Amino acid sequence: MRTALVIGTGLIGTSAALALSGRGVTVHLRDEDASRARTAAALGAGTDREPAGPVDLCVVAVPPAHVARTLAEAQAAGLARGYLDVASVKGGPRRELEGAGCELASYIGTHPMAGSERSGPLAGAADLFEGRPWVLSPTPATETGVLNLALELVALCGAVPVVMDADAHDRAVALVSHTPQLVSSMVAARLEEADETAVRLCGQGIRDVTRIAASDPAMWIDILAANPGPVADVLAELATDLDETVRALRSLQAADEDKRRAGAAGIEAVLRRGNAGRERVPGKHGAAPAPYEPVTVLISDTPGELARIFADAGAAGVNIEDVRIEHATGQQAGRITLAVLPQSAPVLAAALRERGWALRQ
Ligand SMILES: NC(=O)c1ccc[n+]([C@@H]2O[C@H](COP(=O)([O-])OP(=O)(O)OC[C@H]3O[C@@H](n4cnc5c(N)ncnc54)[C@H](O)[C@@H]3O)[C@@H](O)[C@H]2O)c1
Ligand SMILES: O=C(O)C(=O)C[C@]1(C(=O)O)C=C[C@@H](O)C=C1
Repeated sequence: MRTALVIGTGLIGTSAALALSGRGVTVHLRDEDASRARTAAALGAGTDREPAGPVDLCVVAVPPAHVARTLAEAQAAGLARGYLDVASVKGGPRRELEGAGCELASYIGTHPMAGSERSGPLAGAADLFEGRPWVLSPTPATETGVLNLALELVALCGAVPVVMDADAHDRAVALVSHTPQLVSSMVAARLEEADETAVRLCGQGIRDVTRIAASDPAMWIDILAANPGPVADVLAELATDLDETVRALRSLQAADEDKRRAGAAGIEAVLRRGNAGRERVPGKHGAAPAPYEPVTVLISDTPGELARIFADAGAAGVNIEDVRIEHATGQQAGRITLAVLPQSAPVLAAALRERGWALRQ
């Protein structure tokens, strides 16, 4: 692939454009809000000038409800050899495209399983998709050349291609993405009217559970409107678990000891099922979850501190597999937890201690 046109230069479009530009592809950027395309260009994602002729691949990265119309217009203008979208739902946009009489041979539906609660070009990052699954849903009509262009895009973004039927994809993401978004929003919504003294106690647990509650509602209304049935099915199962958990908690309040014992067993069952489900969440690059070990360090909230600790880990020859930062309430300090391979943990701890870092349990 030598040339690409990205339509919709928000989080996903800009991230893909940054990855493609970084690997030598000439990328043209277009957005209905021209200032967003200019911002993406200023970030090094490509040029906001229109291409002189048809490009190799047109990437449509607009909200799901705009995908079919944007694709139909792009195809009618003959902008590219191949077209794909990156929307979080696949069945609905495909049916809309068919309904709009779009030409399906040059089209493939795709969905990168990476993102953020932030939107817009400034949230974009060239490495957003690295090691992440990227679903490809070709139709029987999709030309091999177009499938190959999509595979090339996925490879250039460092992602892992997963070929999947559009409706199977929508059922899967109802479970692993769309329901978690709603549950996160519902937990965060409990805080809206909560007493300030309670909110001040927010620790890492609620931060982990509610990060995606900061997502753009307009985008998520689009996504959920295109996948309501499968999401409602998963939520109904969750509602059963919720009912049982409420009953178990009420039993724990009972005077009768047998009832309390049954309540405790009910709570334990849901927690253990949670442990088992969590163990199935794949680790980095889709591998089995890795048993990383945490090295926790006190860090001051001042410029250059993160760069310094990463450089010290690098100098010790230790690869950081994951990072988490907890900010201390009302202090210019926090705790950074570096997840490393078990054999690297003592090496890293010793190296950081030697360089004056304050390690914590
Ligand atoms: N946010 C995520 O985590 C995530 C992850 C994977 C896939 N997606 C999918 O990627 C797509 C883009 O999402 P995003 O998070 O980058 O959103 P975003 O809000 O950051 O960016 C969307 C951009 O599209 C532009 N746009 C809207 N309608 C347009 C039109 N008709 N023509 C041209 N530009 C138009 C907007 O101005 C905006 O700049 C969506 O379909 C979404 O479902 C999102
Ligand atoms: O990491 C996040 O912020 C996301 O929620 C990203 C996430 C997801 O659910 O994994 C959200 C929606 C997308 O369609 C794909 C990815």
